[in-house]
Amino acid sequence: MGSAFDPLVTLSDEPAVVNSPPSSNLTQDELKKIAAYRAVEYVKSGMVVGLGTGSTAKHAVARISELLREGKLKDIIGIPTSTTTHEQAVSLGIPLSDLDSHPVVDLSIDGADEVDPALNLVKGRGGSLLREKMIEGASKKFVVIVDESKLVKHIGGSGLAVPVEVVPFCCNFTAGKLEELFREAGCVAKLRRKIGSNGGEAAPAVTDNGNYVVDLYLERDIGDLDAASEAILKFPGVVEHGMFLGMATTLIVAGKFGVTVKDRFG
Ligand SMILES: O=C[C@H](O)[C@H](O)[C@H](O)COP(=O)(O)O
Repeated sequence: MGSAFDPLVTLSDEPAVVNSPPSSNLTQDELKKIAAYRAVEYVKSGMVVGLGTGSTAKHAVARISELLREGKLKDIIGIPTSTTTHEQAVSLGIPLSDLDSHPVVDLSIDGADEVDPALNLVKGRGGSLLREKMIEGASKKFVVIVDESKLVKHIGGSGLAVPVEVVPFCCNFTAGKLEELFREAGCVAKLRRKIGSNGGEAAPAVTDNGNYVVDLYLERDIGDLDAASEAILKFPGVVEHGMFLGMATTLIVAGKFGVTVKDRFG
């Protein structure tokens, strides 16, 4: 567990705080699975559940389907946060809906790329952020699941990308504006491109919503996160950014010293 976090925290509701036995021999994927399984303990029959995206969240989706098959969960409605998760959930037989039909989500479970001690997140390095933010923002409870490598003191200052979803129209213009905005933090803005092209310049990566992603690489942290968020969203070409501020209600971290649960309101 990173030093920025308290080793033991208090939860405001079920399940009880647990510090599991050390798990130093586990792989990163096994740690992700442990965090995901712990989060699924919050899912109760009859709930509308936001299904997250990525290599951690996919374990939670698989676990929910397993419990449905075993009859330990009933009447779950899943709201997938990406086309990839939609496909996984369909293949596993989880009943699905969307925010139009279910505007209030009881609980969402999702991974993150970075988490700070106040439970602010960076998300979207895997290409999903807009649907995640819509669905997780509509959730009464949002449980974030990570292995300990995702813990940082300040989000956006790790030298890794803060993704911003932008409209394709004049995306280089928008990228330039974003770079200028965070010049003092040593920002370099790069249009994300598809991996695996055969020579030449790869085509831009396209999100589920038909947009592009500009990744902001920051040498130094950007200071006031709310001010940064507001400034990014002011550009007309910006659709949304990957900083999820004040949204997570609970964090579950699996690491070599066990599992820690931290509640933002605890
Ligand atoms: O774009 C992807 C999503 O925001 C993911 O939730 C995030 O990147 C974490 O993914 P993973 O669990 O694979 O590290």
